[in-house]
Parts: sequence; C-alpha cells; structure tokens
Amino acid sequence: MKLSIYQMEILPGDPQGNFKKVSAWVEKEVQNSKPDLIVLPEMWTTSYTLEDIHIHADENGKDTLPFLQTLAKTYRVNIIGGSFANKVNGKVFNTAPVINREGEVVYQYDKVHLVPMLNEPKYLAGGQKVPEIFELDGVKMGVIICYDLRFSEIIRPLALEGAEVLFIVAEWPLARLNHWKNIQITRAIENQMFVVSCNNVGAYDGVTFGGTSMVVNPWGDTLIQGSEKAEETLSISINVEETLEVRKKVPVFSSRVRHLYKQGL
Ligand SMILES: NC(=O)CCC(=O)C(=O)O
Repeated sequence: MKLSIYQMEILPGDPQGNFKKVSAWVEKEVQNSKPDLIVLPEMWTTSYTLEDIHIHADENGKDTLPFLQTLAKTYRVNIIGGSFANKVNGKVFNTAPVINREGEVVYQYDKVHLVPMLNEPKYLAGGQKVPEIFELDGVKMGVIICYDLRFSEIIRPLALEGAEVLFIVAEWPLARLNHWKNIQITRAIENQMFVVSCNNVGAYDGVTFGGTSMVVNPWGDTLIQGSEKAEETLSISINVEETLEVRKKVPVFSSRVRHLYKQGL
C-alpha cells in the first residue's frame, strides 16, 4: 500500500485557500507517486483559529466532504481526510472523515479527547463515541486525532478488533515533540500495528507546530520521518502483512490474561 502524507502549513482561518492548496498538492502527488492512500493533518481547513471557529466551521461538512469526495473519485485514491471544524446543531466538532476511492464517506470520527493546552474544551464539543475500525482496500484501520494518541485505552480495542494500521492526524506543538515521537513508537510496538501520522508545520497564536510526521512499522522501527519545520510530502510503501509476522514472532495477543484485567478489556 503506497501512502502519501501531506505535512502541510495550514493557512489560518482560510478554508478556501486551504482547499486550493490541498487540491494542487493531490494533483501533483498523484502524478508523482500514484498513492493508494493520502493523509491530511488535523483541522487543515482552518488551523486553530478557535476564537472565530463558529465563523469558519463547515456546517455539517457541506463544503469539506464533497471537496474530498470529488478528489477521491477523480484520482481513484483513498483519503484519510485529516480533520475539520464541523458545525452540527450549533456545536463545533473536530471531525475526521475517511473517504474511499469511489468517493464514499466510509467513516467519520469526532475527536473525543479535547486538548486543554490548546483551549479546545472552551470552543469545541467532544465526540461521544470512541474510534471504530473501518476498511480501505480490504485492510482494517483506525484513525485518531492528535491528543487522542495519549489515551491507549481507545487504541487497544482497535488492535483487538484487527486494525493493522493506525492513522494519527495532528496539529502537535513543537514544545512536546519528544512525547509525539515516543508515544507513536510505543503504540506501534504495544499494538503490533503500523502507525502513520500527519502533523502540520508553521505557527499560530504563539504556538509552533512540530512537523515530524512519521511512519512506524509494527516492530517499532521508524521508516520515514518529516522535518520539524518544512512543508513536505512523505511518500512510502508499506506491507501490511508485516503486522501478522510480528504478531507471530511475539504473540502478545494470545498471551493476554483477560480474566485478570480491569474493564473487561
Ligand atoms: N492538537 C492536539 O490535540 C495537540 C495535542 C497536544 O498538544 C499534546 O497532546 O501535547
């Protein structure tokens, strides 16, 4: 499976400008590397312009979803559509859409864990459902949004349900870059899955975002890593069957002693 990750510098509060950027990037990337799947960062239509988010948010995804669906259908490419400010019944959610090559929205996830360090709880509403598995090209996958990475309790169930790839769409600050890198590697090792992340670069309102988008294999090796500051594309092929090999070598899942664990996990 060939992946292209857009480590993007988002234009703050300018959804139309960001649509243009993404459209031009996808067109170029499809010509350059013919990916099976592309990945965008968190809140890529607006960035963290939270004070004005009610103005910039997209009502029920009426602009963002058709935009991504048209790209997917035109280029026959699967899209992990980062996330966008999605206004539903007057509340703004941080919503991650997943679109298949046919242009169908196969899954949508509203960020459950709102990040206090970026003031999300003041401006956004939290999703009420933990992430679920979806399939693209017959591969089971999951998607989480940035701060969610710190909560292993929503990631383990995805692995137990057979996810082989976990996507993290993010706007993760440079200030906590060591957490970003190390937790991704940990999640890949403990769940024996690929971890694929897409972070942004640039700064907004005094916060500098740290790039360093990554692809980590189920053994915990970092296969590719973006720089901290530059807008760039990470392009790489992964073999999802490696997940099975690692799970055979170190059979963590069959060694579990479930009846002793709390929460029935
Ligand atoms: N956008 C985010 O969720 C940032 C998360 C973060 O800053 C952290 O976990 O640290």
